[in-house]
Amino acid sequence: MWFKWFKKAAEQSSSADGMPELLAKTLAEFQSSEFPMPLDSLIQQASFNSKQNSLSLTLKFPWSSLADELLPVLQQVQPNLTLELRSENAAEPAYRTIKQVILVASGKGGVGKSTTAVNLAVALGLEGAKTGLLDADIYGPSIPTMLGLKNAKAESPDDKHLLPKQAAGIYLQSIGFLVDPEQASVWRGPMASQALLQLLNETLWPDLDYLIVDMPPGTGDIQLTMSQKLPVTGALIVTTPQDVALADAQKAISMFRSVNIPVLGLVENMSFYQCSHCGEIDDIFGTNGGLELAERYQVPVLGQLPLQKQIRQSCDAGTPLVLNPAESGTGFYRAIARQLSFALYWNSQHQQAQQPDIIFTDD
Ligand SMILES: Nc1ncnc2c1ncn2[C@@H]1O[C@H](COP(=O)(O)OP(=O)(O)OP(=O)(O)O)[C@@H](O)[C@H]1O
Repeated sequence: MWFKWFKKAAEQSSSADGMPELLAKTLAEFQSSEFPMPLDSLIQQASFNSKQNSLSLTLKFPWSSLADELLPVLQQVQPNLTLELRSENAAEPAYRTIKQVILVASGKGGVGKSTTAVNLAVALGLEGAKTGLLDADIYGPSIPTMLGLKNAKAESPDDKHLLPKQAAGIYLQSIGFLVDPEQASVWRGPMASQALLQLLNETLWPDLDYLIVDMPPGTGDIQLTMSQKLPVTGALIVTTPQDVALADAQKAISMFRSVNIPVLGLVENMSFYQCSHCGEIDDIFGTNGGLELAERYQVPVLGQLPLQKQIRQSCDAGTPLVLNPAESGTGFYRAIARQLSFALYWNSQHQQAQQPDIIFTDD
């Protein structure tokens, strides 16, 4: 059998003849430029409707932009074919309705952790994942502003639970909806981690593939306690390439490893600046520091992001850059989102992370 789901696809097809053989063969032989494995191994289910000339694929992780690459190839052998892509996250829920919880952390402040977290969460949504974002940055909850909800307040349907807000295709909860940021920034470790747990616990999250948690910067007690108390699937480290940021990113990797949280990857933000007039590239914060750190610690680099005025402007305006497909930076975030989804899928298949026990208490 030259590919495993062909028979299944033929059986499930609404046509008596099943999927046309040439189409099935083309699909089976397709290899995306993005992942080093045949597409075949990333398909959960395939079905072809001959009356509608439509193909429906269920992928093992959210990857709706695959259509841009795949459909033109399939249409060469099956003219006018339409393609529907879905995904199924097979991971066991990390917490109630949430399949996987991902911490976005940085050792150093101001490296673009929140900007990366918000664009990444929205990009995951655009790739077809049901995504939530929990803003746990008690020192400066900036995500409400970045999603156009600056003055919004928490809402409760019953005085016990909280409703998540919805913006840019994702669900959002922030410590900034509940308390004055200046008040929260003086919280000590136990108070901060208790407040975060409550926020996670009391929010009426819908079924989610991913919950992205924007952590406060640093690697002190607060971050350690939060990481240990949350039902974490893995962590993503954001750094800039200069030495001071890398030293702190290194501490963050060590901190997560000390509590058995898998580091899924590293994102190097502000890696380069490209002049919008002459196109020349300048490495303002140094070159490839993140890549070297990642190699030393055997952590995958999920992407390098440019220092770009539009990234800052769009976040200040409450509409993350990734929502605008015309912007050149969008592709970087979408690619990182796919790499992250793939890493999560791969880890869930190949690793049983040692999770800390999560205990919720009322005190
Ligand atoms: N790639 C980028 N290009 C241009 N500006 C950026 C980029 N990434 C982040 N910024 C800008 O840098 C500033 C700091 O970013 P951000 O708030 O995301 O950092 P942070 O690491 O979350 O900070 P904090 O330590 O306060 O949590 C913001 O004004 C943001 O718009």
